[in-house]
Amino acid sequence: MSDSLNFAPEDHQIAVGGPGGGHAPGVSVRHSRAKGEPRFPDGPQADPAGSHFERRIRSFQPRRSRVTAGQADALQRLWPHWGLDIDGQRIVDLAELFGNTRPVVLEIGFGMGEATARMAAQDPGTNILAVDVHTPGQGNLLNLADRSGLTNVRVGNGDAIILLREMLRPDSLDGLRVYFPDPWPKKRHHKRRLIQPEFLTLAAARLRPGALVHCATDWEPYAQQMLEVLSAHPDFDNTQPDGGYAPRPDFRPLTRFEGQGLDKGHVVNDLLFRRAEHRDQPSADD
Ligand SMILES: C[S@@+](CC[C@H](N)C(=O)[O-])C[C@H]1O[C@@H](n2cnc3c(N)ncnc32)[C@H](O)[C@@H]1O
Repeated sequence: MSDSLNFAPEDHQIAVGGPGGGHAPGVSVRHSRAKGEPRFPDGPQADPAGSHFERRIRSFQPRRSRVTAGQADALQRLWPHWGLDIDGQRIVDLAELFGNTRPVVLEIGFGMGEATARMAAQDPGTNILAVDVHTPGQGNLLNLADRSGLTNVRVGNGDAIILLREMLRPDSLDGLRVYFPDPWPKKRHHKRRLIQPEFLTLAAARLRPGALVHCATDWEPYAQQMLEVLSAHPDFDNTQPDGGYAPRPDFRPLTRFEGQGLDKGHVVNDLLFRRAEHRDQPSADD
């Protein structure tokens, strides 16, 4: 894998050399790094896949990423304020992270972040902790948030499983959004799908009773799997009286990945479940 940054053709001006380390406007520069030099000195840490943390099957494929100059600039400039590296090493105080005690919704896999930015703008009273491993998307979302003056978005870099398991407190989330997770259509890859019973048990432990879990997919066999595992899980109740899929709620914009699925004639299904009020806690006699 190349160690140098790649820039999209439309970018002619970059500022990736750290604070004050920009280049002359109008000049296209390939930034090469010495071995071990971080890609963005003030930006997200390398290895968001979390392989430093443990070896296990992951729900995403680490990708070689092309970062535009605009995204690189946003990562350098805004990451120290709005970024969260998922290193599994500490508990995150969400009130401190957002600077207020408003409800926090976790979005796993925001892609390029357009839908996230729109939801944040539509609902300023809700904080969105948006997590992905995809560096260009992190830069893009930071840029969108900055340009729109959004104060209720924070961007997590890394595996959401590690965030949920190691870094969030019980009952700390008011909602969970998983829009168009990687469908992993091949049978031998089904084990990589995010929405599985073990994942739901972990998520349930971090969600407040009554919190909304919202999933959407354009891959019908995955939608069926989601419906099965959510319906069977004791900690979640379907909001739909018929026990089926939900109409797309007004607050969810069309996403980039969804648009691609619709172009291929795919059917989109939304699922809306609530974290059950009861807890399956061991009794004092156990
Ligand atoms: C198919 S894309 C969908 C992106 C976006 N939600 C959309 O609809 O356009 C799925 C995204 O989920 C991310 N992802 C998958 N598993 C993840 C995990 N465990 N933690 C963080 N991000 C994850 C991938 O990197 C990818 O960007």
